[in-house]
Amino acid sequence: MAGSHEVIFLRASRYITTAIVIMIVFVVFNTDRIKIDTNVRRGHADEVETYDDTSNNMELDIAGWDMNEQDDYVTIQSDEGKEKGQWNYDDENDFVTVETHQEDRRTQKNFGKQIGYVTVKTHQERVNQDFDDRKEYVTVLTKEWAGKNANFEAHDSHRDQQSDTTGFRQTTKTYIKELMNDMPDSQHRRGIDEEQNTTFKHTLTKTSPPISGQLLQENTPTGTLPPIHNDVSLGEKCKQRFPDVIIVGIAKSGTSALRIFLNEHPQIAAGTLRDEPRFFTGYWGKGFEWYRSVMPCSYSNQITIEKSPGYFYSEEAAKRIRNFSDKIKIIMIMRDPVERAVSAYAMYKAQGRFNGKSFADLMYMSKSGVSTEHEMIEKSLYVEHLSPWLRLWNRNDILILDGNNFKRNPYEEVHKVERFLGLKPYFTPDSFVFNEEKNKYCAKRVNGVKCLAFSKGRKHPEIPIEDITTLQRYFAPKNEALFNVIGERFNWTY
Ligand SMILES: Nc1ncnc2c1ncn2[C@@H]1O[C@H](COP(=O)(O)OS(=O)(=O)O)[C@@H](OP(=O)(O)O)[C@H]1O
Repeated sequence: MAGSHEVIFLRASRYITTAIVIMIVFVVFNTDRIKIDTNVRRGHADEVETYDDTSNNMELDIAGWDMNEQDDYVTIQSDEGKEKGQWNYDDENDFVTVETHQEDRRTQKNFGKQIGYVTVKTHQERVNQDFDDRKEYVTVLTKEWAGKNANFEAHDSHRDQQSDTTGFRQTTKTYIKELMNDMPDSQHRRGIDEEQNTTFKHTLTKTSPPISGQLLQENTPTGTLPPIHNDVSLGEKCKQRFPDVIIVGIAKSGTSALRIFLNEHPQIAAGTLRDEPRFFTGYWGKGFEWYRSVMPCSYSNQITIEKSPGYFYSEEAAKRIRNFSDKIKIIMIMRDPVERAVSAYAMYKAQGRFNGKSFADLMYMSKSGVSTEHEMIEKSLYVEHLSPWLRLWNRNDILILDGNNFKRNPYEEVHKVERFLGLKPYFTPDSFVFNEEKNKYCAKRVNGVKCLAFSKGRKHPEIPIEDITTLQRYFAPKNEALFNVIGERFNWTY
């Protein structure tokens, strides 16, 4: 009897072991997991990062999202409002993984259709996503989508109104543009603009915009301010207002970080609905009310700031701004022109532009000497582009910041802005913390830090030293001319 029990036991344990192995194999190989490779991109529409669509397991790079809490997660919802999956934050690797069920996956396929959209919700204590750019993308590439490159275009609906809140949830509508790269840009933008307004209005009635640095309770009455230290605007409803200050450039010099950092100041509303409204250049035809509609909701004790680095290069934009209001103050941030050129080159490379052309190819173009034919060099000609601004503005109404110093010591430069605008000093050296991993300064907040996304501060490619030296020689007299004109010197060394 004992023997037959043993046989039964052995057989049973063999079956159980086999079953366990099969289950493990099933779970490992059939995990119903879609990892979504996303890039929440900042900056220009054509700033394309590389995507990996070779794997069924893709990852969401949330660099810049600052989802610091273990229990942070993002859900994806379909347009019917059904939850499609949960993006669990993996603190270790700065990745979120999207896991969904088979059924959801099928539904997600429909997201690739023009009509679809998803809503990305964060459920963080401190909402702090970087959906604040004019154009940011979440690109989803999965095997199931059979090579389709569906780009989710996200825009900030109200991140800045909700930052630093406790208990708030952020909803950012995310549009999906199938094969968006092939889509004409104008078409692409039209859809977004319409929705953007809708979302914003919705947001204003549904949520209670806080003042930076304030902690709000979830039951704060709609549209009114909670009791705050700065009681000038107590009880006031926020409004979208035209800007008082414009950061007009210089591209690749730290304009995004400057805007994001300044937005931390309680007296500043810089959380524009587009990272770069570009109204006085590309969107002039949209009219002033459009311009106002992309401005942040602000209170009467706040200064509204927008940044559009393309303005710097446009004399027409300078004139339009001047005619629009002679009260607008101008901020420029300038980086060593050689470093700016390398930064632009690094961006082009990341975008896959210029078919692998080298830095020297763009620097010399068809000439033997340095050529300004390519914008990589041309956009570093500060003193030339500065003239219309100095002609149209009183020098005292233009603040020129040192982009190199801003990178090393953001406090010093933002403090200059506080002085320039006559604001109460809010920033201290401790307002910024250097993030070794991201290799850049981030703004400290009540509950964590605010860093820019990975496309800012990307690793620069190695440029042959002789090209750098040639460019430095080329720009040296131009820098001198610039310093003479602006009446201050910057210690620019590459
Ligand atoms: N704190 C902090 N965080 C992130 N980025 C910072 C910061 N300080 C300076 N910078 C530098 O800003 C550079 C990008 O400049 P812009 O934002 O003006 O670029 S853009 O014109 O809007 O594309 C970007 O240039 P690259 O390093 O060449 O990518 C950054 O170095």
